Amino acid sequence: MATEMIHGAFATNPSSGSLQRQAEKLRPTAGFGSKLLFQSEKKSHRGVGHVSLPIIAMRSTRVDPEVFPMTPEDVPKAEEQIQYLQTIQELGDTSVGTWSKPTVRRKTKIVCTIGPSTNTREMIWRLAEAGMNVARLNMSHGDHTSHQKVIDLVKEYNAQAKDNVIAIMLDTKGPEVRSGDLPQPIMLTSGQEFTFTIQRVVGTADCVSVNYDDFVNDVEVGDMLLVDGGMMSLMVKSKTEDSVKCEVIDGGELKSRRHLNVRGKSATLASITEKDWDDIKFGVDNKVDFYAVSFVKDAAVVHELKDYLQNAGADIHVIVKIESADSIPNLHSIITASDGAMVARGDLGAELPIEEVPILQEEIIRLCRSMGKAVIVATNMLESMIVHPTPTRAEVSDIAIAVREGADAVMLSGETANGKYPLKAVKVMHTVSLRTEATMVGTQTLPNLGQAFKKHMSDMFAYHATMMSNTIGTSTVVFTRTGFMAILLSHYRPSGTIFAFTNEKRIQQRLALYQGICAIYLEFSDNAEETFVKALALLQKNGMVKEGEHVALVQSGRQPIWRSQSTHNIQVRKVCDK
Ligand SMILES: Nc1ncnc2c1ncn2[C@@H]1O[C@H](COP(=O)(O)OP(=O)(O)OP(=O)(O)O)[C@@H](O)[C@H]1O
Ligand SMILES: CC(=O)C(=O)O
Repeated sequence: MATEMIHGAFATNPSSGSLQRQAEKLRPTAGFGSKLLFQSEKKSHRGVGHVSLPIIAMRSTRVDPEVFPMTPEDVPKAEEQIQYLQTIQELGDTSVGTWSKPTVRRKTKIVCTIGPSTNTREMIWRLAEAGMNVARLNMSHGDHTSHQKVIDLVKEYNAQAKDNVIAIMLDTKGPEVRSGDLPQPIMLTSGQEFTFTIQRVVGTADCVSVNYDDFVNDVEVGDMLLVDGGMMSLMVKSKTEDSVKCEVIDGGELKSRRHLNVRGKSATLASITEKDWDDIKFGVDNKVDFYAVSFVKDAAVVHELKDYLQNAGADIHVIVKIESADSIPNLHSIITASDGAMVARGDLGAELPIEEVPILQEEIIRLCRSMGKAVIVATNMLESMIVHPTPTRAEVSDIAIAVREGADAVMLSGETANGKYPLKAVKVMHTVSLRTEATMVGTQTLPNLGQAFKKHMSDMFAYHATMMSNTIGTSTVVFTRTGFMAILLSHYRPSGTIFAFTNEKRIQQRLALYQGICAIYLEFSDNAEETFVKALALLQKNGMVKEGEHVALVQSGRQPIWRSQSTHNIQVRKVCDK
């Protein structure tokens, strides 16, 4: 039965043209509906009938999630504070719980780094309401006690949230090389001589320590050192056993513990340091959802971490940060070994010429998408909003490009960690993503997507469910215990939302990273039909689908629920009041 439906959907797939033209093509006719759908159950409460809501009509109903009004520095006024506290109290009532506003939602997810500006209960709640999907903990800063507090707050938020739960990503410090402490910032001027030493000394006006003993061996005369991601640069002139003498090329203000990179080279340190293993264990104990592993250079380190996690019985996904020069020749094997990648443009643009960054960004996104892996674009996305309440036009374009290129998520770092306008930054990212996505109806599926999965019948069903839901302008509904089928569908980037029902809270949280997925926790009953009806009723009750609207319901994946292993299907159902 399902196969018949698939053929119909495929034959009428709209592939190009403006929204208006596409809407014209999709305008319902009785013939279209009955030709397309094999099983016309006009009377059934779960009836499959006419396609009545083309994509354009659904899109016009989209509503942005409400963002609390803010003063220029994100500090709420007194009356807003009272109103907000009341909201928090209501939210604290777990019998009510938070459902997102009735909306066909933003697809590109937002990762927010939590730091001094946002590590309170109030700010975590506000970030979540403004659109945060993933909370990132940067292990280069803070300690386990402060990170524990944030994890507990996110878990507290999740316990009362329904469809907008927040995933937790632990970002390892990795073998980063940093300058040492300075009593106060110093000015470096072009032409001046400056020394880096591996001796543990407090810095002076012309010398600072480096936290990495092999620094002297790794650099050579003529190398270009970049400080703070390239804010300052110095040329290596000579070296001794324990120090490197440089000439300042581009000067600036040097503060304590700044990043040091050597142009074109990666440090010879192991990708996972002792501190990282300690932090990874902390992540296992706290059941975080993702590790973002810094400075990965080859696939071996990913295998090592995955083996460790398997032995520890931890189901945590591994996102590799592509930021070191050495990782580039190994991109394919590194990404194959991982669950996803982050384009970590800060260090990437320091180890490699900066003009390579946009080219690599596009390539990494393409590679991840063709291999069915998650991909995050990070760093400097709204950098100016760390101190200004509005973004530059270039920053807005940068977000739009990442969305168009098909990133699963875009990331905020200092903007939310220690910036003055964390909520406004999230709001801007949300609005720009949503606006850009609205121009991307009928996005072409990458031609080679599917190569990685072609042995699975579920891949074919993900492809055809996407074609079908795009053709008739519906959301997709899927039931998943492991997240596999929801993630597979996400990689095909259907135009409508993927409502992924899962009976595993952990999976619901993990799915928060993936493009287009709205994951909802639901206890599955033994009876498939009973569960489907419950799921559709829940969507309708919460304004996520309307009465009379159709949804494409997919039953496929690696581990069958209700169906037999060999039977996969796609159905189109009409949402009806009983
Ligand atoms: N958990 C934390 N505790 C304290 N400060 C933090 C924390 N997380 C981030 N920050 C602050 O926010 C800034 C921006 O966060 P980000 O994650 O971009 O750090 P980073 O990539 O290490 O960059 P930087 O080179 O500025 O340290 C950090 O430099 C740090 O000052
Ligand atoms: C995110 C990060 O680590 C970078 O951009 O370098």
